[in-house]
Amino acid sequence: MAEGGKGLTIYFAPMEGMTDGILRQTHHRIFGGVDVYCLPFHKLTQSLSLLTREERDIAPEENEGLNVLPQALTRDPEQLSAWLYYVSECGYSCADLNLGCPSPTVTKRGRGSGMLQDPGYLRTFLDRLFSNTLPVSLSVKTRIGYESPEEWPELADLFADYPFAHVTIHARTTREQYTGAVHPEAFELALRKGIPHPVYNGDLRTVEDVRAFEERFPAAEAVMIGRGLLADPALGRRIRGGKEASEEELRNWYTALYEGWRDRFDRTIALGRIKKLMEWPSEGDIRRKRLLRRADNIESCISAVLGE
Ligand SMILES: Cc1cc2nc3c(=O)[nH]c(=O)nc-3n(C[C@H](O)[C@H](O)[C@H](O)COP(=O)(O)O)c2cc1C
Repeated sequence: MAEGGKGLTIYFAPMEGMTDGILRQTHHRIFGGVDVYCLPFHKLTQSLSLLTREERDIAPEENEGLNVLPQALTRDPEQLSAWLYYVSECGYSCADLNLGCPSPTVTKRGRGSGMLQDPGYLRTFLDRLFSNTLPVSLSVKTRIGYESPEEWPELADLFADYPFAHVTIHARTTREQYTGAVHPEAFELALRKGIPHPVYNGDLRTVEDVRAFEERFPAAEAVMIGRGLLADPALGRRIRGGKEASEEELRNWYTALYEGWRDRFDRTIALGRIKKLMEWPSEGDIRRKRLLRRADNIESCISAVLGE
C-alpha cells in the first residue's frame, strides 16, 4: 500500500465514465493530495481481450508519474489470474478485485457485489486464486453485504482469511446503492476482525467528515474518496492542511478537463462529461443546476458553477 507521507493514505475512488487518465493527470497536476488513483474496472471476458478504452486506461503512458491501482470485474479465478499477469507486464505491482459494483446487469451474473450473495463460492474463488503465487499483490473493494449489513460479520471473517494487500470497504449494502446512511460500524468490525489494511469508503465529503472519521477510528490507515473529490478537487490537499482550491485553479481544472476530453472524444461528449462532473460542486444549489443544464459551452458551464 502506498504511503501517505503524513496521516491517512488517500485513494481517489474509481468512477466509471469520469476518472479516466485525463482526469487523473489533470487532478494530480493542479491539486495533488491523493496517494493512489484507482482505475475503473476492466470487465473481464472469456477471450481475455480488453476494450480499447480499457487498454488505453491502464497503459503506462496514460499514468505516467501517478500511483495507480487497476481493477477487474470477474467471477472467474483463471480470468483474474491471467489479467494479473497482464497488469504485471504493464509495470504495476498491485491490482484490485471489484466486489462492490451494485448494477443489476453486473450482479445478476454473480459478478461485482453479486458475488457477496454466495460466500461459499467466494471462498472457492479466493482459494483457487491464492493457491498459486500471484504476479502482483491483490486488493479487493467490497460492500458490507448484498441485502443487509447483517451479512457483514461472515464476510468480514472471510476477508480476514486471505492475504489481501488491502481491503476497501464501501460501508453500504448492494441494495443501498450509493445513497442513504453509511454504516461506519462495519469499519470498526473490520478493524476488530483483523482484515488486512482496511480502507474506509463512503460519503467522506468534507475535511470535517474526515476529521470526525480519524477521531472515531484513530487506528485507520487509509480512506477512499470519490464524490467528495469531484465536488472539491482540493479535498485531499486540504485534508493534509493545504489550501482551498482558488478560483483560478478551478477554472484551469474545468478547462483542462473539457479540452482533454474534447481532443480525445468530441465536443458533445466533453460537454456532457463536464456537466456531469459539475453536478457535484453544484449539489443542492437549484439555481446553479438550472444554469448548468442550459449551458452549451465550457465558459457558460464554468460561470454556472463559479459565478456569483
Ligand atoms: C458514476 C460512478 C461510477 C463508479 N464506478 C466504479 C468502478 O468502476 N469501480 C468501483 O469499484 N467503484 C465504482 N464506483 C463506486 C465509487 O468508487 C465509490 O465506492 C462510491 O462512489 C462511494 O464513495 P464516495 O461516497 O466517496 O463517492 C462508482 C461510483 C459512481 C457514482
